[in-house]
Amino acid sequence: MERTTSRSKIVCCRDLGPTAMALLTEHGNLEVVVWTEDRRCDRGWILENIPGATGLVVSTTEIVNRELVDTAGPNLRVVSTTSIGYEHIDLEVIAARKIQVGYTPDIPTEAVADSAIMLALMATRAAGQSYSLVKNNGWPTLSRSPFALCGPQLSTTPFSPTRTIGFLGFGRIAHAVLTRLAAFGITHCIYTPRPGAAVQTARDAQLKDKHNLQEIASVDLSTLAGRSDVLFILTPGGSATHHLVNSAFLRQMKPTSVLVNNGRGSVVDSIALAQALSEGWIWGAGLDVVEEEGAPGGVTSAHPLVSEPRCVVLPHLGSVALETREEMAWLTARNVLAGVLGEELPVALDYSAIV
Ligand SMILES: O=CC(=O)O
Repeated sequence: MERTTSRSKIVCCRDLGPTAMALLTEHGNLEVVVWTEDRRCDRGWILENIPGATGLVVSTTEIVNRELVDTAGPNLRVVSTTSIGYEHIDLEVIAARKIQVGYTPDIPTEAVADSAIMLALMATRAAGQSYSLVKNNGWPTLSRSPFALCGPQLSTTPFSPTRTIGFLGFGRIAHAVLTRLAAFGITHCIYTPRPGAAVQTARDAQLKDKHNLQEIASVDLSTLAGRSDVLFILTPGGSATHHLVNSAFLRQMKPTSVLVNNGRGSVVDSIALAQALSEGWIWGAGLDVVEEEGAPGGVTSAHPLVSEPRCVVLPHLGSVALETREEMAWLTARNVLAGVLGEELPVALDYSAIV
């Protein structure tokens, strides 16, 4: 039977939770179709439900490309992603159809910064190895050597009074990480800016003052690799950053250094990092993202980084904190609703500057 309803349809590839979903379901004049299973949304399900939709809610695991937009048809006005990143959306296709994109760029800042500090501490202090040891009844067998399970210390000490922190990507989240690191007595901050970004002398002078740093400097990639005690990767993915951290980069790092990736997995060559860890080019790594995470089958215990004792791998949980996720869900719902109603989105991606 043909559909006779004139209600706009919103397809949600994520259940945004009771509060945010109520904004859509209680509107009264919308058909809301939701993927309710607690696993990644099935591509076949999206393609089956998207025809005729006006709004689409996705997260970073749903690829929004020509196939999907064409299958949706001419009604599609807005894609609302519950994420900071938008690499999963083909912006050229979206721009050609004048579809609006809503996203949640600012909300996860603090949660991701918390997670970066957690990973830095876990990786420096061998938390992954120690936790496995206890879980596997190894505590009684632990050597009481003063150096058993010892790792480099994040905070400065009177005998080791300097620490250099590197940032690959120096945006909002990096600044929030730096704020937290001030409490560890960090003394030097180096970073590589986005290609083409102007050096921000006044901002850097302010940060230096605020965090009591001896140095803050924009540097090239080799210097970043060679000087960082802890290197935080907080840059978007895509072709501009693909495998910036490769064998050549890792070989320049210090054997006591630690790498933390809360940006995108594609920035780091996994095979090169596994080799760097197993051969001791660097001390350890804390990863919230891995380049293979989107691959069929995902990342398993056989992955060379998961099996590396000095590597802590988490399944992309940077923004997974209750308060943050609720706020992201709320904004995602407001964005899709506004788009469907033909109103200005609360937080729209200005893709005119990108495509
Ligand atoms: O990676 C997470 C996001 O883009 O929000």
